[in-house]
Order: sequence, then structure tokens, then C-alpha cells
Amino acid sequence: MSKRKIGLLVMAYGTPRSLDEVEPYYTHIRRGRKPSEEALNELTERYEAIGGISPLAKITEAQAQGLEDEMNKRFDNLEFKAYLGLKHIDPFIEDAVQQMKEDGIEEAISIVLAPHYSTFSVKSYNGRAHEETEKISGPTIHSIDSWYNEPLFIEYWADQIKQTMANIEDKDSAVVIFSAHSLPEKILQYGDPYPEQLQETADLIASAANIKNYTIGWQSEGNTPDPWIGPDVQDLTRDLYEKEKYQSYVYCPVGFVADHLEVLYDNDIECKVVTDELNVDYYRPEMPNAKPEFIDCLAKVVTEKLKEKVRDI
Ligand SMILES: CC1=C(CCC(=O)O)c2cc3nc(cc4[nH]c(cc5[nH]c(cc1n2)c(C)c5CCC(=O)O)c(CCC(=O)O)c4C)C(CCC(=O)O)=C3C
Ligand SMILES: [Fe+2]
Repeated sequence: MSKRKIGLLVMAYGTPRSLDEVEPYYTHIRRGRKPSEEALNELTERYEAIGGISPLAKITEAQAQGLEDEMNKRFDNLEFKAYLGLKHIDPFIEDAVQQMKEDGIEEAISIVLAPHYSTFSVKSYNGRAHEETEKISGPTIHSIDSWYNEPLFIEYWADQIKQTMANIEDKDSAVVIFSAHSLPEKILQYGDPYPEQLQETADLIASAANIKNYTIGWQSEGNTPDPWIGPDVQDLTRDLYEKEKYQSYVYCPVGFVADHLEVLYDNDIECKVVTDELNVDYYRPEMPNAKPEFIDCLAKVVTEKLKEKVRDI
């Protein structure tokens, strides 16, 4: 008898694969409105500054493949297949749902490669997946909403911070800044759990790594007229220096899971400009990418959802 098939819908932001794709990608982010020449050049320059193009596309693929392999190792009686569904570039979330249906998948677990829930991020990913599957009578999709407090995720960052701290002599003068992508302040009106989830992630990691000096901040805010959640990590760095005179700044962008523009530019270039100016030390522990510890973390979260939702496994 052939094994029962389970789809793994792995959703992520997506990134241009070449500089030619920056314009259509940016236009999609702006919901179909073309960016101005100036905004487009500015974004292209940021990609150029991190080496021409973002490593994100390959990392997202490796994460999805790693998860598929790990799940197949864990369950002899099931056959898992990962489908990448991206928010702003092909293969889009809708393409992945259609492909699952074509492949005869009847049940799937979906996970977003971002730990914290917000109406702007996870809700919109899941909404697009469910809408498409309803439209085409596709597979039943069981969605994971968040995994920001998963113990293996906390352990990943606690280990990274411990390794970084081992290189810092005066630990009392070091501070850890946990950050996530900023969002427009209007999300707060609807009781969005995003800021509390980031705070909880920070508290759990700090406790596991035995860190006393830490705080949360926001980064990568968009170029729109609305107010965005603050403090921004650059302003926060100046503030912490002024008030506490910390000498070492450890940036942990825990709202992301890969090396990409927001980390390689917004942290490693923009925050480093500030630490250089203040003449203090900049540290940024490694991102999870497709490291085995992180793949294990994703597999654990998916396994828990599978056991909760899928019958007779
Ligand atoms: C919550 C959130 C996450 C984390 C959760 C998740 O991962 O889903 C995230 C991740 C990412 N965001 C990314 C890239 C960009 N985001 C932009 C713009 C925006 N992001 C927003 C939100 C988020 N973004 C929002 C509300 C906007 C404003 C546009 C609008 O909705 O009106 C812009 C436009 C230019 C600019 O504003 O900077 C770019 C280029 C990349 C890929 C990097 C690479 O290519 O390496 C990644 C992983
Ligand atoms: Fe973004």
C-alpha cells in the first residue's frame, strides 16, 4: 500500500532572485502600485550593498527541504512533501495550494517562516492559503499560527547568545537587543498580539541565557506616512548608550529566521553605523537559516500540529 501523503505548506516573504526582479517584487509589496524611480533605486542599492542579491531565496528553499526530509525521517507511515508558497513572488501561496491539489494531497499542515503572529504577517499568509483552497476545493489545511515560544526556538537563540557572550569580557556592560520587523501602529488598536509575543520571546531567551541587560526594539520600518511601532533599533542604541553607557550591543533579530536584507542591511550596516559612531562593539549572533537545530525546531512544531489535527497517524 502506498503511504498516506501529507502536504507541508511552507510560507515565507519571498525575495527577488535577480536585480531585474526587484521592480515586480516591490510593486507586489505595494499592492500593485509601481514604486517611484527613486524608491526603486534606493531598494536596488540596498540589495547591491549586501552583495548584489539576497541569500534569502536559497535559504528559504533549504529550510523547506530540510523540514520535508526531517518529517519523512520521523514518520515511516507517512509521505511528506513540502510546497513553498511565497507572499510577494512566485511560487505564490496560491500556486502552492494549486500544486498540492494537482498532486492529490488531501491534507496539509501550513507554517509561516516567521515566529510571531500579526494581522499583517501570519494572518494574511494563512488567509490567502485558506481562501485559495476553498476556491478550488483543495486540501484541508491545518495552519500553525505562531511558534514564538517553542522551547527549541528559545534554546537556539539562548545558545547563540551564550556563544557571543563568551567573547565579551565585561558582560555587565553588554546589552542584548531583541527585535522584530516594525508594523504600522494601527495594528495595536485591534489588540494584535505581535508586541507581547516579541516581549515573551525576549523574556524566555534572556532567562535561558541568563541575561540581565536586555530590551526589545523594532526595525526595518516601511516607507509610509503612518506611524510605525517604535523604538527603532538605531534610536534605541543611542538611547541605551546615553542612559546606561553600555559598551557592547548584541543584536538578535528574533522576528526573522534567515540572513536577508532586513538583517544584513538594517542590522549589519545601519546599526553598525551607530555603534561605530558611538565607538562601542557590535555583535549579531548567527541566524537560524537551515541549521539542523532549527530544522528540528520547525519539525517539532509541525509534528505537534499534525498530532493535534490529523486523525489516525
Ligand atoms: C512583518 C514583516 C516581516 C516579518 C514577517 C515575515 O517574514 O513575513 C517582513 C519580512 C521581510 N520583508 C522583506 C522585504 C521588504 N519588506 C518591505 C515592506 C514591508 N514589510 C512589512 C512587514 C514585514 N516584512 C511591511 C508592513 C512593509 C510595508 C509595505 C506595505 O505593506 O505597505 C519592502 C519594501 C521596501 C521597504 O519598505 O523597505 C521590502 C523590500 C523581506 C525580504 C528581505 C530580502 O529580500 O532579503 C522579509 C523577510
Ligand atoms: Fe517587509
